[in-house]
Amino acid sequence: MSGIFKFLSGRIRGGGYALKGAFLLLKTEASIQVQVSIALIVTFMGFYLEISKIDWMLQIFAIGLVLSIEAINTAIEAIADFIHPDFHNKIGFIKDIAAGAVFFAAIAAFIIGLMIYIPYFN
Ligand SMILES: Nc1ncnc2c1ncn2[C@@H]1O[C@H](COP(=O)(O)OP(=O)(O)OP(=O)(O)O)[C@@H](O)[C@H]1O
Repeated sequence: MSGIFKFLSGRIRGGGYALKGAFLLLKTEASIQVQVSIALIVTFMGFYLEISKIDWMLQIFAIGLVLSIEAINTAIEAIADFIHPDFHNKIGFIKDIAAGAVFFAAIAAFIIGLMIYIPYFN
């Protein structure tokens, strides 16, 4: 019984740290703030234009994908700055490829957005 209690309290504590991380990202990261603003705009558009269930699923997935990868990119940048605060080509390379991951997710989300909303404006 105490094993289950320990397991559950550990998971709840882990969830608390994750929530704290999400708030920290929102409070400190300009790129996350911009992406959340875009997410709110498309969510409003989704309700206004009454998009289908499949479109909602794709839109929510795209939003989650971009925010998650941006968060991981932010963590990679923070680790890079922590382990090597000075200029170094390898740090530049690491940051560039982490930013490249955000680019792939953002392009995919943009295309999903076009495919959902272009039909409503034709
Ligand atoms: N220490 C460094 N050594 C070499 N190049 C770096 C270094 N720091 C940053 N760069 C270069 O500058 C780019 C931007 O880095 P930076 O850490 O400012 O990220 P950013 O995209 O501006 O992120 P954010 O706006 O979220 O802080 C990197 O992709 C990299 O090319």
